[in-house]
Amino acid sequence: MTERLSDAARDAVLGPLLASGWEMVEGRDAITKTYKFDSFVDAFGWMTRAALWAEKWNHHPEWSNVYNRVEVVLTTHDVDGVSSLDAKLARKMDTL
Ligand SMILES: C[C@H](O)[C@H](O)[C@H]1CNC2=NC(N)=NC(=O)C2=N1
Repeated sequence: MTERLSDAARDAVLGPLLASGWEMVEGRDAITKTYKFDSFVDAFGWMTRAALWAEKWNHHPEWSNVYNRVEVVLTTHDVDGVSSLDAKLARKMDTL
């Protein structure tokens, strides 16, 4: 069962992400990052790879793409907040 990250877990789980370009979204329990690529094809290729992981893990981003930028928001709708699944997908996105 997925749960919202506890206060105790947040430092350990979110700390490294917040140090690598992820930010908390103002006014909701979610994390966000904007990726910038060299081209639309690079951006969309990255989205395609990320989408396959999201589908594999049944955990899906809120995101939008304009040309070479992809704005990502991760939160867990089932628990109305950030869970370990968001951190897992964020870490994967950073490696793709
Ligand atoms: C029914 C389905 O398994 C759920 O709605 C899944 C799908 N993908 C999801 N993605 C995200 N980000 N949060 C969820 O709570 C979620 N739930």
